[in-house]
Amino acid sequence: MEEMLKSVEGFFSLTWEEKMKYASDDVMNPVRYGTSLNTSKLHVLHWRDYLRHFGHPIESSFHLWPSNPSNYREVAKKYLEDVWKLAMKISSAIAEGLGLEKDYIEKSLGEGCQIVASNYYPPCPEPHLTLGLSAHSDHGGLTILMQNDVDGLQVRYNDTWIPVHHVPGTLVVNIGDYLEILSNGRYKSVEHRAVVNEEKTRISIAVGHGPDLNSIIAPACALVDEKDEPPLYKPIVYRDYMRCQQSCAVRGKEPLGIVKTNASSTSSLEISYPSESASSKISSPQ
Ligand SMILES: O=C(O)CCC(=O)C(=O)O
Ligand SMILES: [Fe+2]
Repeated sequence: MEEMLKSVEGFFSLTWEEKMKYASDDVMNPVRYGTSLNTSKLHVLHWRDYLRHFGHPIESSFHLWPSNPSNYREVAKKYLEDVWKLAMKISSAIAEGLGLEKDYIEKSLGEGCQIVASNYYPPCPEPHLTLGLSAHSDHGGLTILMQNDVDGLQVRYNDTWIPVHHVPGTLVVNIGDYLEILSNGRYKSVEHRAVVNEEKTRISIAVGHGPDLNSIIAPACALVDEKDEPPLYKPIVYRDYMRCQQSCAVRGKEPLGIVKTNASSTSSLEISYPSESASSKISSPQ
């Protein structure tokens, strides 16, 4: 964990030019550096830099990961492999708790899609005027979050933001939208945000775990009963959901509204998204 944090810190300490080699406006790019700290763009900005890239399956993007710091690829590979295993362990306990086969969630992921988002929040002279990252839920199943020893994560409980104080040596596990959909609402994705402070740089490394991008995500058949437990979410291609969620200016849990059925509360949000995934396959093992 320490090595991963150090290596990520090393990446953010690189020159602007070096980091900008990984910049991209395409939210689906396999590696993507972004900054709100030195940019001319006129949209809502966060007080953070970030580096996002795909993890598992590692072979498909490993060669595109940052080559600087020189140990980044090896350290990140080991960390992401370990985190994937941990996510599968927790998923199997969740599956059992839902009354499904232990390996139901793991199987539902197919080859799976792991995404790491490393966030760098420098000290902010006026922290009450901005946010490090505004309210959202994650699109995947489980997000496993590591952070340095600076607080900043908050989760929403009813209408209150509750700080999640960092406990050294621990990871935070958040539920994302994919698990809310798969469990037909028995699990709720957690709405969260990050605040910044005046004194210390905060680093967080969030690793999300979802299904293949071309999978169709939907409630597990065993958890749906047309009469008593109607499906609360419509099927959608995971890639389309992710793209829509990532591009959505409206934050919070609004993106989930696009897949809610009439059986669940409706949302005012309307987003049109292109379906690019003609050859999709159902992600739920039947
Ligand atoms: O910095 C944090 O604690 C939260 C990061 C996060 O929510 C994300 O990257 O999705
Ligand atoms: Fe998040």
